[in-house]
Amino acid sequence: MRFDVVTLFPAIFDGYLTQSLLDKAIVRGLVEIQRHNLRDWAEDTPHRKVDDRPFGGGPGMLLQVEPTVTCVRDVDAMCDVPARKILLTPQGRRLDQRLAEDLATSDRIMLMCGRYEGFDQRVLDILQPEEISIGDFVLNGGEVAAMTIIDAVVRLLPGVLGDEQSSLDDSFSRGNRMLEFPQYTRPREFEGHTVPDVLLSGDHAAIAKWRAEQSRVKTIDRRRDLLPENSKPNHEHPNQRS
Ligand SMILES: Nc1ccc2ncsc2c1
Repeated sequence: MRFDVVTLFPAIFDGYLTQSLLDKAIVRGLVEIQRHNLRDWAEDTPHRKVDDRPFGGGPGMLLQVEPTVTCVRDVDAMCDVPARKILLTPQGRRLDQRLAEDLATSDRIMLMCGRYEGFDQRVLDILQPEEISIGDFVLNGGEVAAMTIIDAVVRLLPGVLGDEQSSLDDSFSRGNRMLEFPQYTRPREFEGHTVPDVLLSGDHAAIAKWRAEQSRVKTIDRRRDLLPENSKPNHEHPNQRS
């Protein structure tokens, strides 16, 4: 899979791209990540300006339509495989595991990271990107969201996780919608805190039963919305591909 990230701050990704799982996946050719600085498409040199004040007034600045559309079209044309265009925005469809699994089926994804007050609306009208949000809070830009998507998707790609790290048992994988049971490792006792006896029993059936019960209790306590009887369909965002 190839990711193309359009951003004003490509350096933000430096440390992230060298973290072990992603670095190994890149070295093994399982994933490719290319960064593109939107300022390289600025008309106004030497200031490399790509933002301007909103018509009609209001706070902040908007990313202008011309450099953004030109950049996206040029980046798309850099590779024969057309990119699935995704614009990171708080107004987007909420990212969840189901959407991550769908994204992992794509051969190429372009992640458009906004800054300031976002993009001129004509960027969305012309390019028709899918819009994805990672949650209801205030961020300074889309780069953190882009890393979140890359992280959630890359680990789903065949060959990235070894068997021992299988993502199949994760709390939210493959439709599994229960919170993780408590986990313990050595030492058996620390400051008077011990490991539940059942985990030391070697009785795999009893361990599985205990873990299932712990997951159920924790999910009821913290995330009732995840329980099958409470789950609502994650309605797709109007411009979300089916
Ligand atoms: N502020 C904010 C919140 C969520 C989100 N998701 C993608 S970009 C973004 C920005």
